[in-house]
Amino acid sequence: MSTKLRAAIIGATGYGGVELIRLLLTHPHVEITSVISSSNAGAPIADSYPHLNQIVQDTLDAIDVGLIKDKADVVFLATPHGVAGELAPKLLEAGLKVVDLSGDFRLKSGEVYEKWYKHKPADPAYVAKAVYGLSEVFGEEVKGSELISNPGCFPTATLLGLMPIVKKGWAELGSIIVDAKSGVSGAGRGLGLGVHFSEINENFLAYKVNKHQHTPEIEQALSRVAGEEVMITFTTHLVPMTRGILSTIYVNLKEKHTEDELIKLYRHYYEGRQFVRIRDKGKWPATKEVWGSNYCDIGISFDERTGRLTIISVIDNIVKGAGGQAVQNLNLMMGWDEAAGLAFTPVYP
Ligand SMILES: NC(=O)C1=CN([C@@H]2O[C@H](COP(=O)(O)OP(=O)(O)OC[C@H]3O[C@@H](n4cnc5c(N)ncnc54)[C@H](OP(=O)(O)O)[C@@H]3O)[C@@H](O)[C@H]2O)C=CC1
Ligand SMILES: CC(=O)N[C@@H](CCC(=O)OP(=O)(O)O)C(=O)O
Repeated sequence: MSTKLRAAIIGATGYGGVELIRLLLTHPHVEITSVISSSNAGAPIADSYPHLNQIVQDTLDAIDVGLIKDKADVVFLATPHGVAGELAPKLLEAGLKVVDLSGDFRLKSGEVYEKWYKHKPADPAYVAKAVYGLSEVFGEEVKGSELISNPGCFPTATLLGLMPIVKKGWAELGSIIVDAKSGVSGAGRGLGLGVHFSEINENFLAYKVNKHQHTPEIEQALSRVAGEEVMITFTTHLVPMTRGILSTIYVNLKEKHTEDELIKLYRHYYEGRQFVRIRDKGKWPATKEVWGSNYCDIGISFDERTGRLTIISVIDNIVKGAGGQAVQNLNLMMGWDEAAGLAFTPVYP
């Protein structure tokens, strides 16, 4: 009998789900035992994704908590907002571990969740149990937990870029401005005018200005680390590419620091954390340099004229921003090497 941890993926036909399949297929300690669909149960997964033909033979299972309990030990929820809030408590009560990729357990206030997500909040008892899985920052809390709330893609890039300077107390907290750009896969596989080729190709646009659901998530994590309430200005843009997020962050510093000093601070903060790489002085990361990988690459520059720090942080939204960080969190949860199943080089060119 296999001694591997048995994993089920709900939402397996979506982009987050299919990335989890890719990553878990080569994970040394995990076996995929159920791929689940709410609308296509009984059909082969290869009908949705022909590239999985002869790799994943299973037909899709239905969402049936009793069946999932028999087949799996851990469940990944790669479903739209509002689904995990209802489903995760039932899975936990059945004795399963849960890693949720949606926003349902990220915000500790139900009122704030309802305001930004326009969905009914999950049961507060379960929200309280959920650990916010920004692996490099809250990884200690992830160890041994039962319910992981995986961060959003923009928050992952942005928070990893901001944490060292905020934790050190060098940032003017009221001055943070985040200008973030995402590839179109961030919107998921669903169809719509907003992701139509002729609308997106050769176009560049801002969206959800001052209304993006990741604003309170970023503020909540920064406030925890700063020990006081932090508010940010956050603007998202859509770029005509498939994968990748680049977050440009501006923050005023309380005092002047040399770039050598700042780079040393950043490298010290992420010491021993192999998925965050800080660039040398004057070097900026590009999305292609993390494409298909679990890395977050960060470059920083301090402008002595304005006293402002510019931080450039890049990730692959579906890997470090979703499935990759979810697997990293599973590794931490289980006490395995955090890089198990994730130690691969970005695809280039
Ligand atoms: N794409 C990205 O870069 C990121 C996504 N996320 C989050 O991960 C989650 C999944 O996103 P993504 O994969 O992009 O989205 P997709 O739209 O690509 O996939 C979501 C899947 O959820 C399933 N689904 C739809 N409705 C329901 C329902 N009522 N109950 C159960 N399952 C349902 C669908 O599959 P089926 O019909 O077969 O059940 C669908 O394939 C979302 O919450 C998203 O916000 C987080 C970070 C990054
Ligand atoms: C390009 C694009 O549309 N991106 C999505 C990000 C979705 C995501 O990854 O985050 P959640 O899990 O919080 O939805 C957006 O801006 O809403």
